[in-house]
Amino acid sequence: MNSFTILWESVLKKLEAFYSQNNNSFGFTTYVRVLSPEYEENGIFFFKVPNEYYKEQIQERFLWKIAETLKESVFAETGKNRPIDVRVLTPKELDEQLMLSKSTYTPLGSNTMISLNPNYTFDTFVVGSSNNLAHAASLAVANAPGFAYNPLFIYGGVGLGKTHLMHAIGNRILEGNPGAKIIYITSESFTNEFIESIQRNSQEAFRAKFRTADVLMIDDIQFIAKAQRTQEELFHTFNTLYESDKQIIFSSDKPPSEIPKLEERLLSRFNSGLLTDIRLPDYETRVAILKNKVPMIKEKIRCSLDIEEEVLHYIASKEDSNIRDLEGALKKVIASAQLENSLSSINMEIARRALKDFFVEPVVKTITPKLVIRCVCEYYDISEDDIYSKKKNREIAFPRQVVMYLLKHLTDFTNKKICECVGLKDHSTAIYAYDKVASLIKTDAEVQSAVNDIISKIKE
Ligand SMILES: Nc1ncnc2c1ncn2[C@@H]1O[C@H](COP(=O)(O)OP(=O)(O)OP(=O)(O)O)[C@@H](O)[C@H]1O
Repeated sequence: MNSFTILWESVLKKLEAFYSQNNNSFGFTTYVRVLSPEYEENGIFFFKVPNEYYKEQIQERFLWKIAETLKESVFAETGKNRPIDVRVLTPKELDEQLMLSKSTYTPLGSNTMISLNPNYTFDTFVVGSSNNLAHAASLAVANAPGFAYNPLFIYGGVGLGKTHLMHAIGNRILEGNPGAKIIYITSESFTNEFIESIQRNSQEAFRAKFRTADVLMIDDIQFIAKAQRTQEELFHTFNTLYESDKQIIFSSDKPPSEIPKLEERLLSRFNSGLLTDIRLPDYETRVAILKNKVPMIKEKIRCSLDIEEEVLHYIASKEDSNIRDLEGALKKVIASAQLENSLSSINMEIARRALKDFFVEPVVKTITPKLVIRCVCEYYDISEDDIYSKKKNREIAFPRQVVMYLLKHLTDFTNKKICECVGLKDHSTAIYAYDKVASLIKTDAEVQSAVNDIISKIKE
Protein backbone atom coordinates (compact mmCIF):
# COMPACT_ATOMS: atom_id res chain seq x y z
CA MET A 1 0.00 0.00 0.00
CA ASN A 2 1.37 3.45 -0.80
CA SER A 3 0.95 6.41 1.53
CA PHE A 4 -1.97 7.84 -0.47
CA THR A 5 -3.88 4.53 -0.23
CA ILE A 6 -3.28 4.39 3.53
CA LEU A 7 -4.40 7.99 3.91
CA TRP A 8 -7.48 7.31 1.79
CA GLU A 9 -8.48 4.36 3.98
CA SER A 10 -8.66 6.64 7.01
CA VAL A 11 -10.44 9.38 5.04
CA LEU A 12 -13.00 6.83 3.85
CA LYS A 13 -13.83 5.89 7.43
CA LYS A 14 -14.51 9.54 8.28
CA LEU A 15 -16.61 10.01 5.16
CA GLU A 16 -18.59 6.87 5.91
CA ALA A 17 -19.41 8.23 9.36
CA PHE A 18 -20.33 11.63 7.94
CA TYR A 19 -22.68 10.30 5.27
CA SER A 20 -24.25 7.83 7.64
CA GLN A 21 -25.01 10.68 10.09
CA ASN A 22 -26.53 12.59 7.19
CA ASN A 23 -28.68 9.66 6.09
CA ASN A 24 -26.82 9.18 2.86
CA SER A 25 -25.02 5.87 3.35
CA PHE A 26 -26.40 4.88 -0.01
CA GLY A 27 -24.65 7.79 -1.72
CA PHE A 28 -21.45 6.93 0.11
CA THR A 29 -21.52 3.27 -0.94
CA THR A 30 -22.63 3.96 -4.49
CA TYR A 31 -20.31 6.84 -5.33
CA VAL A 32 -17.62 7.64 -2.75
CA ARG A 33 -16.56 4.02 -2.27
CA VAL A 34 -16.14 3.64 -6.01
CA LEU A 35 -13.31 6.19 -6.06
CA SER A 36 -9.97 4.58 -6.63
CA PRO A 37 -7.02 6.58 -5.23
CA GLU A 38 -4.34 6.76 -7.92
CA TYR A 39 -1.58 9.16 -6.97
CA GLU A 40 -0.73 12.54 -5.50
CA GLU A 41 1.36 15.23 -7.11
CA ASN A 42 2.04 18.75 -5.79
CA GLY A 43 -0.93 18.58 -3.44
CA ILE A 44 -3.27 17.36 -6.17
CA PHE A 45 -4.92 14.03 -5.35
CA PHE A 46 -5.95 12.05 -8.42
CA PHE A 47 -8.79 9.52 -8.28
CA LYS A 48 -10.16 7.20 -10.93
CA VAL A 49 -13.90 6.58 -11.49
CA PRO A 50 -15.52 4.14 -13.92
CA ASN A 51 -17.14 6.69 -16.23
CA GLU A 52 -18.41 10.24 -16.86
CA TYR A 53 -21.61 9.63 -14.94
CA TYR A 54 -19.80 8.79 -11.71
CA LYS A 55 -17.49 11.72 -12.28
CA GLU A 56 -20.40 14.11 -12.61
CA GLN A 57 -22.21 12.78 -9.56
CA ILE A 58 -19.12 12.84 -7.38
CA GLN A 59 -18.14 16.32 -8.50
CA GLU A 60 -21.59 17.72 -7.96
CA ARG A 61 -22.52 16.04 -4.72
CA PHE A 62 -19.53 14.71 -2.82
CA LEU A 63 -16.35 16.47 -3.89
CA TRP A 64 -16.46 19.33 -1.41
CA LYS A 65 -16.69 16.94 1.54
CA ILE A 66 -14.01 14.62 0.17
CA ALA A 67 -11.62 17.56 -0.31
CA GLU A 68 -12.36 18.91 3.15
CA THR A 69 -11.81 15.56 4.88
CA LEU A 70 -8.68 14.87 2.88
CA LYS A 71 -7.29 18.28 3.83
CA GLU A 72 -8.02 17.70 7.51
CA SER A 73 -6.36 14.29 7.40
CA VAL A 74 -3.28 15.64 5.65
CA PHE A 75 -3.06 18.30 8.34
CA ALA A 76 -3.49 15.72 11.12
CA GLU A 77 -0.74 13.55 9.62
CA THR A 78 1.82 16.14 8.61
CA GLY A 79 0.97 19.11 10.79
CA LYS A 80 1.02 21.19 7.58
CA ASN A 81 -2.08 23.11 6.59
CA ARG A 82 -1.27 23.08 2.89
CA PRO A 83 -3.76 23.71 0.08
CA ILE A 84 -4.90 20.57 -1.66
CA ASP A 85 -6.92 19.85 -4.75
CA VAL A 86 -8.86 16.75 -5.76
CA ARG A 87 -9.27 15.57 -9.35
CA VAL A 88 -11.69 12.87 -10.40
CA LEU A 89 -10.80 11.32 -13.75
CA THR A 90 -12.28 8.70 -16.03
CA PRO A 91 -9.88 5.89 -17.05
CA LYS A 92 -9.20 7.64 -20.38
CA GLU A 93 -8.50 10.97 -18.72
CA LEU A 94 -6.26 9.26 -16.21
CA ASP A 95 -4.16 7.71 -18.96
CA GLU A 96 -3.69 11.13 -20.53
CA GLN A 97 -2.93 12.68 -17.16
CA LEU A 98 -0.32 10.05 -16.41
CA MET A 99 1.46 10.92 -19.63
CA LEU A 100 1.50 14.58 -18.65
CA SER A 101 1.99 14.20 -14.96
CA LYS A 102 5.66 14.70 -14.66
CA SER A 103 5.44 18.47 -14.59
CA THR A 104 3.33 21.61 -14.30
CA TYR A 105 0.54 23.06 -12.23
CA THR A 106 2.47 24.68 -9.45
CA PRO A 107 0.89 27.72 -7.86
CA LEU A 108 2.31 31.00 -9.06
CA GLY A 109 1.81 33.30 -6.13
CA SER A 110 1.41 32.51 -2.48
CA ASN A 111 -1.62 34.77 -2.35
CA THR A 112 -3.43 32.97 -5.11
CA MET A 113 -6.28 31.06 -3.48
CA ILE A 114 -6.40 28.38 -6.14
CA SER A 115 -3.35 27.82 -8.26
CA LEU A 116 -3.28 29.56 -11.59
CA ASN A 117 -2.07 27.42 -14.42
CA PRO A 118 1.31 28.92 -15.40
CA ASN A 119 0.78 27.78 -18.99
CA TYR A 120 -2.38 29.83 -19.38
CA THR A 121 -0.87 33.18 -20.30
CA PHE A 122 -1.48 35.81 -22.96
CA ASP A 123 1.66 34.61 -24.73
CA THR A 124 0.23 31.14 -25.22
CA PHE A 125 -3.22 32.37 -26.27
CA VAL A 126 -3.72 32.42 -30.03
CA VAL A 127 -5.87 35.31 -31.19
CA GLY A 128 -8.29 34.94 -34.11
CA SER A 129 -11.56 36.46 -35.21
CA SER A 130 -13.50 34.17 -32.84
CA ASN A 131 -11.85 35.51 -29.71
CA ASN A 132 -10.13 38.83 -30.50
CA LEU A 133 -12.58 40.99 -28.55
CA ALA A 134 -12.46 38.76 -25.47
CA HIS A 135 -8.68 38.78 -25.70
CA ALA A 136 -8.46 42.58 -26.03
CA ALA A 137 -10.85 43.10 -23.11
CA SER A 138 -8.92 40.63 -20.94
CA LEU A 139 -5.66 42.36 -21.75
CA ALA A 140 -7.15 45.74 -20.85
CA VAL A 141 -8.40 44.35 -17.54
CA ALA A 142 -5.02 42.76 -16.77
CA ASN A 143 -3.30 46.11 -17.39
CA ALA A 144 -5.74 48.17 -15.31
CA PRO A 145 -7.60 45.87 -12.92
CA GLY A 146 -10.68 47.46 -11.40
CA PHE A 147 -10.71 50.30 -13.89
CA ALA A 148 -10.90 49.07 -17.47
CA TYR A 149 -14.04 46.95 -17.57
CA ASN A 150 -15.66 45.97 -14.31
CA PRO A 151 -17.08 43.37 -14.18
CA LEU A 152 -15.73 41.54 -17.19
CA PHE A 153 -18.07 38.79 -18.33
CA ILE A 154 -16.68 36.26 -20.83
CA TYR A 155 -19.09 33.75 -22.30
CA GLY A 156 -19.01 31.01 -24.91
CA GLY A 157 -19.21 27.25 -25.45
CA VAL A 158 -17.14 24.66 -23.63
CA GLY A 159 -13.43 24.35 -24.21
CA LEU A 160 -13.02 27.61 -26.10
CA GLY A 161 -10.54 29.41 -23.86
CA LYS A 162 -12.54 31.26 -21.18
CA THR A 163 -10.59 29.74 -18.30
CA HIS A 164 -7.35 30.25 -20.21
CA LEU A 165 -8.08 33.98 -20.49
CA MET A 166 -9.03 34.28 -16.82
CA HIS A 167 -5.80 32.63 -15.72
CA ALA A 168 -3.87 34.79 -18.18
CA ILE A 169 -5.32 37.90 -16.53
CA GLY A 170 -4.39 36.55 -13.09
CA ASN A 171 -0.89 35.59 -14.15
CA ARG A 172 -0.30 39.00 -15.80
CA ILE A 173 -1.51 40.90 -12.72
CA LEU A 174 0.75 38.80 -10.48
CA GLU A 175 3.74 39.60 -12.70
CA GLY A 176 3.29 43.30 -11.95
CA ASN A 177 2.06 42.89 -8.40
CA PRO A 178 3.14 39.59 -6.81
CA GLY A 179 1.33 40.52 -3.61
CA ALA A 180 -2.09 40.86 -5.26
CA LYS A 181 -4.75 38.71 -3.67
CA ILE A 182 -6.23 36.90 -6.61
CA ILE A 183 -9.03 34.42 -6.19
CA TYR A 184 -9.91 32.12 -9.04
CA ILE A 185 -12.73 29.74 -8.22
CA THR A 186 -15.48 27.87 -10.01
CA SER A 187 -19.03 28.79 -9.08
CA GLU A 188 -19.50 25.23 -7.91
CA SER A 189 -16.65 25.54 -5.39
CA PHE A 190 -17.87 28.99 -4.39
CA THR A 191 -21.30 27.47 -3.66
CA ASN A 192 -19.78 24.53 -1.79
CA GLU A 193 -17.58 26.77 0.32
CA PHE A 194 -20.58 28.89 1.14
CA ILE A 195 -22.68 25.88 2.17
CA GLU A 196 -19.78 24.63 4.24
CA SER A 197 -19.49 28.00 5.97
CA ILE A 198 -23.16 27.77 6.91
CA GLN A 199 -22.71 24.26 8.25
CA ARG A 200 -19.71 25.28 10.30
CA ASN A 201 -21.10 28.61 11.32
CA SER A 202 -18.09 30.33 9.79
CA GLN A 203 -19.73 32.78 7.40
CA GLU A 204 -17.57 35.62 8.68
CA ALA A 205 -14.45 33.79 7.54
CA PHE A 206 -16.06 33.10 4.16
CA ARG A 207 -16.90 36.79 3.75
CA ALA A 208 -13.46 37.86 4.91
CA LYS A 209 -11.91 35.62 2.30
CA PHE A 210 -13.92 36.75 -0.71
CA ARG A 211 -14.61 40.37 0.14
CA THR A 212 -10.94 41.22 0.57
CA ALA A 213 -9.81 39.98 -2.83
CA ASP A 214 -8.06 42.32 -5.24
CA VAL A 215 -9.35 40.26 -8.12
CA LEU A 216 -12.21 37.79 -7.91
CA MET A 217 -12.68 35.44 -10.86
CA ILE A 218 -15.60 33.03 -10.86
CA ASP A 219 -15.64 30.42 -13.61
CA ASP A 220 -18.81 28.81 -14.98
CA ILE A 221 -21.04 31.26 -13.13
CA GLN A 222 -24.14 29.76 -14.82
CA PHE A 223 -24.17 27.02 -12.17
CA ILE A 224 -24.86 29.54 -9.44
CA ALA A 225 -28.40 29.91 -10.74
CA LYS A 226 -29.63 26.87 -8.85
CA ALA A 227 -28.33 28.18 -5.49
CA GLN A 228 -30.46 31.03 -4.22
CA ARG A 229 -28.65 31.91 -1.01
CA THR A 230 -25.31 31.72 -2.74
CA GLN A 231 -26.63 34.25 -5.25
CA GLU A 232 -27.49 36.56 -2.40
CA GLU A 233 -24.03 36.14 -0.90
CA LEU A 234 -22.44 36.79 -4.27
CA PHE A 235 -24.52 39.93 -4.67
CA HIS A 236 -23.09 41.38 -1.44
CA THR A 237 -19.57 40.21 -2.27
CA PHE A 238 -19.91 41.85 -5.67
CA ASN A 239 -21.04 45.17 -4.17
CA THR A 240 -18.23 45.26 -1.63
CA LEU A 241 -15.58 44.56 -4.24
CA TYR A 242 -17.08 46.82 -6.88
CA GLU A 243 -17.36 49.77 -4.52
CA SER A 244 -13.68 49.49 -3.68
CA ASP A 245 -12.66 49.24 -7.35
CA LYS A 246 -11.60 45.61 -7.11
CA GLN A 247 -11.75 43.65 -10.34
CA ILE A 248 -14.46 41.04 -10.82
CA ILE A 249 -14.46 38.58 -13.71
CA PHE A 250 -17.03 35.95 -14.61
CA SER A 251 -17.17 33.26 -17.23
CA SER A 252 -20.23 31.40 -18.39
CA ASP A 253 -21.42 29.16 -21.18
CA LYS A 254 -24.15 31.69 -22.03
CA PRO A 255 -24.78 35.44 -21.69
CA PRO A 256 -26.30 36.60 -18.37
CA SER A 257 -29.73 37.18 -19.89
CA GLU A 258 -29.94 33.49 -20.84
CA ILE A 259 -28.96 32.07 -17.46
CA PRO A 260 -32.17 30.67 -16.03
CA LYS A 261 -33.19 31.55 -12.47
CA LEU A 262 -30.59 34.27 -12.16
CA GLU A 263 -31.74 36.95 -9.73
CA GLU A 264 -32.62 40.24 -11.40
CA ARG A 265 -30.19 42.27 -9.30
CA LEU A 266 -27.28 39.95 -10.20
CA LEU A 267 -28.30 40.01 -13.83
CA SER A 268 -28.19 43.78 -13.90
CA ARG A 269 -24.77 43.78 -12.25
CA PHE A 270 -23.37 41.23 -14.70
CA ASN A 271 -24.73 43.35 -17.53
CA SER A 272 -23.28 46.55 -16.12
CA GLY A 273 -19.70 45.81 -17.18
CA LEU A 274 -18.38 44.42 -20.43
CA LEU A 275 -19.88 41.30 -21.98
CA THR A 276 -17.68 39.59 -24.49
CA ASP A 277 -18.05 36.23 -26.20
CA ILE A 278 -15.75 33.55 -27.60
CA ARG A 279 -16.94 31.50 -30.55
CA LEU A 280 -15.71 28.35 -32.26
CA PRO A 281 -12.43 29.21 -34.00
CA ASP A 282 -12.06 29.08 -37.77
CA TYR A 283 -9.80 26.56 -39.50
CA GLU A 284 -6.72 28.79 -39.60
CA THR A 285 -6.99 29.64 -35.91
CA ARG A 286 -7.45 25.95 -35.07
CA VAL A 287 -4.24 25.08 -36.92
CA ALA A 288 -2.38 27.97 -35.26
CA ILE A 289 -3.53 26.87 -31.79
CA LEU A 290 -2.43 23.29 -32.44
CA LYS A 291 0.97 24.49 -33.68
CA ASN A 292 1.30 26.49 -30.52
CA LYS A 293 0.47 23.51 -28.32
CA VAL A 294 2.92 21.08 -29.94
CA PRO A 295 6.10 22.14 -28.08
CA MET A 296 4.30 22.24 -24.73
CA ILE A 297 2.78 18.81 -25.14
CA LYS A 298 6.02 17.32 -26.43
CA GLU A 299 7.87 18.71 -23.46
CA LYS A 300 5.37 17.33 -20.98
CA ILE A 301 5.34 13.91 -22.60
CA ARG A 302 9.09 14.11 -23.10
CA CYS A 303 8.74 13.36 -26.78
CA SER A 304 11.42 14.47 -29.19
CA LEU A 305 9.76 13.32 -32.42
CA ASP A 306 8.83 15.90 -35.05
CA ILE A 307 5.21 16.12 -36.02
CA GLU A 308 4.33 16.51 -39.69
CA GLU A 309 2.34 19.64 -40.52
CA GLU A 310 -0.23 17.55 -42.37
CA VAL A 311 -1.19 15.92 -39.05
CA LEU A 312 -2.09 19.28 -37.53
CA HIS A 313 -4.25 20.14 -40.53
CA TYR A 314 -5.89 16.73 -40.26
CA ILE A 315 -6.82 17.29 -36.60
CA ALA A 316 -7.98 20.85 -37.27
CA SER A 317 -10.25 19.61 -40.05
CA LYS A 318 -12.79 18.42 -37.44
CA GLU A 319 -14.98 21.44 -37.85
CA ASP A 320 -17.28 21.54 -34.86
CA SER A 321 -14.65 20.62 -32.26
CA ASN A 322 -13.78 22.86 -29.38
CA ILE A 323 -10.15 23.53 -28.60
CA ARG A 324 -10.02 21.20 -25.63
CA ASP A 325 -11.07 18.32 -27.90
CA LEU A 326 -8.54 19.28 -30.56
CA GLU A 327 -5.83 19.50 -27.94
CA GLY A 328 -6.89 16.11 -26.60
CA ALA A 329 -6.61 14.65 -30.08
CA LEU A 330 -3.14 16.13 -30.50
CA LYS A 331 -2.01 14.71 -27.15
CA LYS A 332 -3.37 11.35 -28.13
CA VAL A 333 -1.43 11.31 -31.40
CA ILE A 334 1.82 12.35 -29.73
CA ALA A 335 1.32 9.92 -26.85
CA SER A 336 0.54 7.08 -29.29
CA ALA A 337 3.70 7.73 -31.29
CA GLN A 338 5.64 7.68 -28.04
CA LEU A 339 4.02 4.45 -26.87
CA GLU A 340 4.58 2.81 -30.25
CA ASN A 341 8.26 3.75 -29.96
CA SER A 342 7.99 5.32 -33.35
CA LEU A 343 11.37 6.19 -34.84
CA SER A 344 10.21 8.40 -37.67
CA SER A 345 8.37 11.69 -37.35
CA ILE A 346 4.73 11.65 -36.31
CA ASN A 347 2.93 11.14 -39.59
CA MET A 348 -0.57 10.66 -40.97
CA GLU A 349 -0.40 6.90 -40.55
CA ILE A 350 0.08 7.22 -36.79
CA ALA A 351 -2.49 10.02 -36.59
CA ARG A 352 -5.16 8.05 -38.44
CA ARG A 353 -4.63 5.04 -36.20
CA ALA A 354 -4.71 7.11 -33.00
CA LEU A 355 -7.74 9.13 -34.01
CA LYS A 356 -10.02 6.54 -35.51
CA ASP A 357 -12.62 7.23 -32.78
CA PHE A 358 -12.13 10.99 -32.82
CA PHE A 359 -13.51 11.31 -36.32
CA VAL A 360 -16.46 9.05 -35.71
CA GLU A 361 -19.60 10.84 -34.53
CA PRO A 362 -20.52 9.60 -31.05
CA VAL A 363 -23.63 7.47 -30.86
CA VAL A 364 -26.17 9.31 -28.76
CA LYS A 365 -28.45 6.95 -26.93
CA THR A 366 -32.09 7.76 -27.67
CA ILE A 367 -34.15 8.03 -24.55
CA THR A 368 -37.59 6.59 -25.21
CA PRO A 369 -40.61 6.49 -22.87
CA LYS A 370 -40.38 2.69 -22.94
CA LEU A 371 -36.80 2.75 -21.73
CA VAL A 372 -37.61 5.19 -18.93
CA ILE A 373 -40.64 3.19 -17.82
CA ARG A 374 -38.70 -0.08 -17.86
CA CYS A 375 -35.87 1.34 -15.72
CA VAL A 376 -38.28 2.92 -13.23
CA CYS A 377 -40.31 -0.30 -12.94
CA GLU A 378 -37.18 -2.38 -12.43
CA TYR A 379 -36.04 -0.04 -9.70
CA TYR A 380 -39.35 -0.03 -7.81
CA ASP A 381 -40.05 -3.65 -8.62
CA ILE A 382 -43.47 -3.07 -10.17
CA SER A 383 -44.85 -4.11 -13.55
CA GLU A 384 -44.99 -1.82 -16.57
CA ASP A 385 -48.75 -2.37 -16.70
CA ASP A 386 -48.99 -0.76 -13.25
CA ILE A 387 -47.66 2.49 -14.69
CA TYR A 388 -50.42 2.63 -17.33
CA SER A 389 -53.09 1.46 -14.86
CA LYS A 390 -55.47 3.68 -12.90
CA LYS A 391 -54.00 2.52 -9.57
CA LYS A 392 -53.55 5.42 -7.16
CA ASN A 393 -51.76 3.77 -4.22
CA ARG A 394 -48.39 5.33 -3.40
CA GLU A 395 -46.38 2.24 -4.47
CA ILE A 396 -47.58 2.82 -8.02
CA ALA A 397 -48.44 6.53 -8.10
CA PHE A 398 -44.98 7.63 -7.02
CA PRO A 399 -43.02 5.60 -9.61
CA ARG A 400 -45.46 6.98 -12.19
CA GLN A 401 -44.56 10.50 -11.07
CA VAL A 402 -40.87 9.60 -11.30
CA VAL A 403 -41.45 8.46 -14.89
CA MET A 404 -43.06 11.83 -15.70
CA TYR A 405 -40.25 13.71 -13.96
CA LEU A 406 -37.61 11.79 -15.91
CA LEU A 407 -39.36 12.26 -19.23
CA LYS A 408 -39.40 15.99 -18.65
CA HIS A 409 -35.84 16.02 -17.36
CA LEU A 410 -34.31 13.85 -20.07
CA THR A 411 -36.36 14.58 -23.19
CA ASP A 412 -37.93 17.61 -24.83
CA PHE A 413 -41.43 16.11 -24.66
CA THR A 414 -44.34 18.45 -23.94
CA ASN A 415 -46.41 17.94 -20.78
CA LYS A 416 -49.25 16.65 -22.95
CA LYS A 417 -47.04 14.03 -24.53
CA ILE A 418 -45.58 13.02 -21.16
CA CYS A 419 -49.09 12.40 -19.82
CA GLU A 420 -49.96 10.32 -22.85
CA CYS A 421 -46.87 8.17 -22.27
CA VAL A 422 -48.26 7.03 -18.90
CA GLY A 423 -51.88 6.82 -20.01
CA LEU A 424 -53.10 10.10 -18.48
CA LYS A 425 -55.02 12.94 -20.08
CA ASP A 426 -54.68 16.04 -17.92
CA HIS A 427 -51.34 17.67 -18.74
CA SER A 428 -51.24 19.50 -15.38
CA THR A 429 -50.51 16.08 -13.80
CA ALA A 430 -47.13 16.11 -15.53
CA ILE A 431 -46.37 19.58 -14.17
CA TYR A 432 -47.39 18.53 -10.67
CA ALA A 433 -45.34 15.31 -10.86
CA TYR A 434 -42.27 17.16 -12.07
CA ASP A 435 -42.44 19.80 -9.33
CA LYS A 436 -43.08 17.22 -6.66
CA VAL A 437 -40.18 14.92 -7.59
CA ALA A 438 -37.84 17.88 -8.24
CA SER A 439 -38.52 19.27 -4.77
CA LEU A 440 -38.16 15.84 -3.12
CA ILE A 441 -34.80 15.41 -4.81
CA LYS A 442 -33.64 18.51 -2.95
CA THR A 443 -34.93 17.45 0.46
CA ASP A 444 -34.98 13.67 0.50
CA ALA A 445 -31.67 11.86 0.10
CA GLU A 446 -33.39 8.56 -0.65
CA VAL A 447 -35.39 10.00 -3.54
CA GLN A 448 -32.29 11.75 -4.80
CA SER A 449 -30.31 8.48 -4.84
CA ALA A 450 -33.18 6.59 -6.43
CA VAL A 451 -33.52 9.09 -9.27
CA ASN A 452 -29.78 9.19 -9.82
CA ASP A 453 -29.57 5.43 -9.97
CA ILE A 454 -32.42 5.22 -12.43
CA ILE A 455 -30.79 7.88 -14.61
CA SER A 456 -27.53 5.97 -14.63
CA LYS A 457 -29.40 2.81 -15.66
CA ILE A 458 -31.18 4.71 -18.45
CA LYS A 459 -27.90 6.07 -19.76
CA GLU A 460 -25.96 2.79 -19.44
N1 LIG B 1 -7.06 30.82 -28.31
C1 LIG B 1 -6.43 29.83 -27.69
N2 LIG B 1 -5.11 29.70 -27.79
C2 LIG B 1 -4.47 28.67 -27.18
N3 LIG B 1 -5.08 27.74 -26.44
C3 LIG B 1 -6.40 27.83 -26.31
C4 LIG B 1 -7.15 28.87 -26.91
N4 LIG B 1 -8.43 28.72 -26.60
C5 LIG B 1 -8.51 27.61 -25.84
N5 LIG B 1 -7.29 27.08 -25.67
C6 LIG B 1 -6.96 25.87 -24.92
O1 LIG B 1 -8.09 25.01 -24.93
C7 LIG B 1 -8.21 24.31 -23.71
C8 LIG B 1 -9.58 24.57 -23.13
O2 LIG B 1 -9.67 25.95 -22.77
P1 LIG B 1 -10.43 26.46 -21.46
O3 LIG B 1 -10.29 25.46 -20.36
O4 LIG B 1 -9.97 27.84 -21.19
O5 LIG B 1 -11.93 26.44 -21.99
P2 LIG B 1 -13.24 27.01 -21.33
O6 LIG B 1 -13.85 27.88 -22.34
O7 LIG B 1 -12.96 27.59 -19.99
O8 LIG B 1 -14.10 25.69 -21.19
P3 LIG B 1 -15.19 25.26 -20.08
O9 LIG B 1 -16.41 26.06 -20.36
O10 LIG B 1 -15.38 23.81 -20.35
O11 LIG B 1 -14.62 25.54 -18.73
C9 LIG B 1 -7.10 24.83 -22.82
O12 LIG B 1 -6.02 23.93 -22.86
C10 LIG B 1 -6.70 26.15 -23.45
O13 LIG B 1 -5.33 26.44 -23.24
